Amino acid sequence: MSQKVLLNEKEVNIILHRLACQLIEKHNDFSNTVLIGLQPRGIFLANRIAKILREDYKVKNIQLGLLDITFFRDDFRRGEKPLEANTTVINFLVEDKTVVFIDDVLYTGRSIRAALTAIQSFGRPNEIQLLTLIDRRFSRHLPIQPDYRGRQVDVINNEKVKVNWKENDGEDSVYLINK
Ligand SMILES: O=P(O)(O)OC[C@H]1O[C@H](OP(=O)(O)OP(=O)(O)O)[C@H](O)[C@@H]1O
Ligand SMILES: O=c1cc[nH]c(=O)[nH]1
Repeated sequence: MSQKVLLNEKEVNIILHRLACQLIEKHNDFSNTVLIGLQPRGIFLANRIAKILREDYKVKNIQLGLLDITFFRDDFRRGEKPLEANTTVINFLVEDKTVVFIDDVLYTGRSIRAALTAIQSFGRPNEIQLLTLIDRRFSRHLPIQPDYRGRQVDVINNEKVKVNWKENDGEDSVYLINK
């Protein structure tokens, strides 16, 4: 196995601030917008973006939820092991709101497709947008694209992008792993 650094801590930090600023440009004071981090790994990115918005840009109305998509995936019956769901926490209404899904990597688009189904149980948003740190180019199985992207990368099929977060993995970084 070999691995190559795609983004280091400083680069991740710059991108997170840019993404936060792009959100502010589009969503003003966030009175009509909610953020939803996708379980399991999108929640680290979602927490970071929310923290930057609150602490660095003094946005007061940030509503952040966590959405589990385990049983909404199109492959959920195909695994050999019993599935373990993660927590969903959405303590606000999504009805008529602009929902911004946040995930670390966009690859085939199947996780986002599952999230689009899962969120329906909570109401009917006015609009749903997608923010992703890494957009794997040319690898979509579904017509799903990000509205906000940190970095677009070309990755061949036997390679994987791994996003690390200080609070979970010991460092902020993005690696390209060749298995
Ligand atoms: O666009 P997709 O093809 O759905 O891939 C993107 C998803 O993959 C990763 O999750 P995870 O590692 O749980 O999924 P994986 O096992 O499919 O890599 C990542 O956190 C995204 O949620
Ligand atoms: O490269 C990839 C593809 C899907 N999910 C990841 O986390 N990385």
